[in-house]
Amino acid sequence: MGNVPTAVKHCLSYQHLLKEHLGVTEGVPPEQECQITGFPQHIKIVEVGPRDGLQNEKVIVPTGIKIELINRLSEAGLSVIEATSFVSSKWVPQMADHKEVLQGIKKYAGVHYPVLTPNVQGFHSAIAAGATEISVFAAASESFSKMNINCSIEESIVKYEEVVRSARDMNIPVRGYVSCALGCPYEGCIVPERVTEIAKRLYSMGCYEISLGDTIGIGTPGSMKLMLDMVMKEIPLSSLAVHCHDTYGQALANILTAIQMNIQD
Ligand SMILES: CC(C)(COP(=O)([O-])OP(=O)([O-])OC[C@H]1O[C@@H](n2cnc3c(N)ncnc32)[C@H](O)[C@@H]1OP(=O)([O-])[O-])[C@@H](O)C(=O)NCCC(=O)NCCSC(=O)C[C@@](C)(O)CC(=O)[O-]
Repeated sequence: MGNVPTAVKHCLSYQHLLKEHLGVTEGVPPEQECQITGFPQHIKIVEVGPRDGLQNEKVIVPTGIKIELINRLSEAGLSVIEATSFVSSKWVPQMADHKEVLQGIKKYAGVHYPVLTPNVQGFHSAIAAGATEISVFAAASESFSKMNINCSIEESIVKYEEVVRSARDMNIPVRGYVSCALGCPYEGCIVPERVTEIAKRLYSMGCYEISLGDTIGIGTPGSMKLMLDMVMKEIPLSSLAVHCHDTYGQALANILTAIQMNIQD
């Protein structure tokens, strides 16, 4: 399990499970011991709290607090922190201070601070504010795309192609999200084929990594596995990530499933 912290290894140990949770104190013969193997050596955590965590908060968080949060996350050792989003403040008032936040944070060596951009306008504002990495966000659900960014999936792909082209000209890496990868608040079930198709479009336009989002946290280990099985046939494992919301307490189980399938982000 390589770099997996000791505490996590401990929790994953079958012996520990038997002892602590089932009250079985006698040793398990080595031949019956369940070995958990095959975990990746390294896991990258993309911390999205300052953007995804705050964007729906009704009370506007003061800019200074956001800056302090990001600085403390950097000091805690995270290597990628999604700092803010360059979206319309009419749509997401909480992110209206994107420029001040991006310019106010300490940029720690070795830490990346990507920002979300929904279109070329957002891209140019982000670059002017000093962004060195961006993310675009498409959806696998037509209704979600309309509600979130006011355009169809196809229209969003056209906009993102323009963003990625501009980014490539400036050597700015672009990460791509696929929202509703395990279900949509408006349409319910989203088939893995649809997720795969949108992921492929983002990957082939030049996104270096595709983050598959369980936007409303309705995924389960079973649906995560089905979806990943299909997407992994089309996109290299090393370019895939998952983004799991914990709405129904399933995020850790879903992330563990992804890790067992060798997803490292
Ligand atoms: C995409 C738009 C802008 C379309 O919004 P629109 O109203 O269709 O935009 P428009 O192009 O018609 O322009 C209307 C006005 O917006 C302005 N505008 C246009 N673009 C920008 C921009 N980039 N920054 C600032 N302002 C902008 C533009 O200048 C104009 O201003 P006006 O002339 O009326 O004064 C809007 O729908 C929007 O900002 N949506 C963002 C929604 C959002 O941030 N959602 C949350 C993030 S996605 C997410 O959380 C999922 C994810 C990533 O976490 C993964 C997962 O969980 O699955």
